[in-house]
Amino acid sequence: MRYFFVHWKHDIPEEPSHLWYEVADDNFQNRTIEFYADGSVGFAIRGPAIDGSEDIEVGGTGNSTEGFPDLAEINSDSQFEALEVAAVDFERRWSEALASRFRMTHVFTIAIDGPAGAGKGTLARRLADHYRLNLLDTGLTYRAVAYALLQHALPLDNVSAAETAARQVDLAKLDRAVLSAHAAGEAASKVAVYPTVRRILVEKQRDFAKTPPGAVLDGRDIGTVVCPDADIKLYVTASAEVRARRRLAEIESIGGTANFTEILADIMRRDERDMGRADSPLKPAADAHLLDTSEMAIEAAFLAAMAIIDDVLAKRNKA
Ligand SMILES: Nc1ncnc2c1ncn2[C@@H]1O[C@H](COP(=O)(O)OP(=O)(O)OP(=O)(O)O)[C@@H](O)[C@H]1O
Ligand SMILES: Nc1ccn([C@H]2C[C@H](O)[C@@H](COP(=O)(O)O)O2)c(=O)n1
Repeated sequence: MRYFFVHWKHDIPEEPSHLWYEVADDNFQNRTIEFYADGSVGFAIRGPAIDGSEDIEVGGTGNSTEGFPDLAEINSDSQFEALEVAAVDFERRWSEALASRFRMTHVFTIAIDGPAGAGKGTLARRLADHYRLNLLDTGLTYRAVAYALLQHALPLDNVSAAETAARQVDLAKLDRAVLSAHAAGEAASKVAVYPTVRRILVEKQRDFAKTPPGAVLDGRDIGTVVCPDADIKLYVTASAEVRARRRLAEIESIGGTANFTEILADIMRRDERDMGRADSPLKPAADAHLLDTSEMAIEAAFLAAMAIIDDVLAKRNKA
């Protein structure tokens, strides 16, 4: 495959201005993306790229039935500026186009679940930015409840105080810097076992997810309880040792010191509590895509998630 970008310089609103092409070895267009000045987008896939044998043409875009011209030939016309680009640049644009079309008609939800330190938050931030969606780290809501109890020196098993704190959680005011303390995470995992506390927080999380254009939510029960109808469900995991090593690196990167064995023990204890509780335990939804990042760098995990999401979006846009 080869990839090309063409800038068509004109003032015609009905025509696209930025065009991206994936050209197969037979020199015919395999995929085409067309971006318009008003922000709209169309795309085409030569069949049977996804499933079925017909071409997919969305938003008035089609693949040309003629071979792709030479760059020199395109550039000989001064209203065009064409260049060969890397596959990764095309894929990013492709992904953006699919999501943009989907968001025009649906509130788009990406649910990310997984154990502590698996990289859910890191991935959620990248995906929300890429697909232009709102972002909610639901762990912060449980942390906010735990933090309120700790601040008032209340025991973590005071369920009615935890319910009151849960009602007071304001999603717009979650302070990551304060709530990311290790003690808040450990305590959050304890208050998260109470069904009444969960119901109050889940209601707020669902309202957040429903707000257009949609959201990426990460937590423990997003795909199973909070958003069971999410468009995409990812279960992000990594071995406990890898997660502990990442946590240690994170602490050391800001000048702190910690003990690997203690971090590992913490992580395993948290896994046991989050996976073993009776209400909404951490587990992959039946229709979740598993992403084990133990051997994946952050960028690789993002690209793998993007490939999963784009495959689903291409099929949904087609339907
Ligand atoms: N694929 C990866 N490769 C290497 N490091 C990673 C990867 N993903 C995340 N990290 C790092 O691991 C640490 C934990 O990541 P992150 O906070 O995203 O995990 P999390 O699953 O959201 O954790 P928690 O549930 O406790 O909030 C961070 O320092 C992050 O930079
Ligand atoms: N959807 C969620 C999110 C979080 N929790 C609980 C369990 C976690 O151990 C704790 C802290 O989460 P983190 O910030 O580490 O992601 O909160 C939950 O039960 N459900």
